[in-house]
Amino acid sequence: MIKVENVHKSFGDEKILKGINTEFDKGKTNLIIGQSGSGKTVFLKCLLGLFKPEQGRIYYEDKAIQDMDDEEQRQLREKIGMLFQGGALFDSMNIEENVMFPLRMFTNRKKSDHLDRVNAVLKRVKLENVNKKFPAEISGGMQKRVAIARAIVNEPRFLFCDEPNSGLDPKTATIIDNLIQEITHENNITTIVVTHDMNSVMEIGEKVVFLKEGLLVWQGTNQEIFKTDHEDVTNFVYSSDLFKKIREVQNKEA
Ligand SMILES: Nc1ncnc2c1ncn2[C@@H]1O[C@H](COP(=O)(O)OP(=O)(O)OP(=O)(O)O)[C@@H](O)[C@H]1O
Repeated sequence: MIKVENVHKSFGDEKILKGINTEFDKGKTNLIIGQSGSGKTVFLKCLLGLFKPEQGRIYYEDKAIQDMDDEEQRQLREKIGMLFQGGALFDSMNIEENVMFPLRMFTNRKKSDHLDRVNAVLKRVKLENVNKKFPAEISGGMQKRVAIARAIVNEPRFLFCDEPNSGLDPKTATIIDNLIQEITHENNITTIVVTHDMNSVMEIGEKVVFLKEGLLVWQGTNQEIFKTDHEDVTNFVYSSDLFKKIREVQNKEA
């Protein structure tokens, strides 16, 4: 669980986050959505401790990052898996080396133990016999699976995903979303996904937090988001032609 209390973040005179309060649940896929420029990435960076809020607290389980000493923050970083936008694999490393990278950084077990773990996570993301290939030699969807394998190789308690399915076709995007959700449930991870994608909201939005101009203006489940009358949320949800059509059909049937 991650609890956010009254988080404010500015750059110079520009207030970007204006007092965010929420909770991200353990064992669930928690989504942060909102229009471009609403503050999603700044919020994500505050959660990760990369930006320091001027005001407010962010609790990981029962301890706020603001109260952690350097060693406690290092220990926390070990428990966080990160899936970057675009996958961000190292082009010069093969798949096995990419996935092994966090293990080599954070643990000092034998190489054969590392390899066993790498093979286990690659199997979990349904990628076998690709160990010696390089990122450029596999498809975009496979690269995302490798990035997921790398994000979970250290058995994180918290998983952050920034636009995890950008650049993928809709079917592959759904497969990646579902994989993130399955892994979240299996390992009881607190997962936070920043996304623009309404299909992701529909598929995996167990908790959805909607930001507008640095304020959290709505939160709820993916079931609730399609029923709310909140104008900002409906403008966002029904900005896609597909969802507009779904609403028209629903209204006709009602
Ligand atoms: N390091 C920074 N210094 C100054 N201003 C910043 C910095 N990072 C972000 N901002 C500003 O904060 C605001 C929110 O940006 P942010 O990247 O969080 O939006 P976003 O909701 O993630 O948008 P997008 O969906 O386009 O990625 C923007 O006005 C941006 O210019």
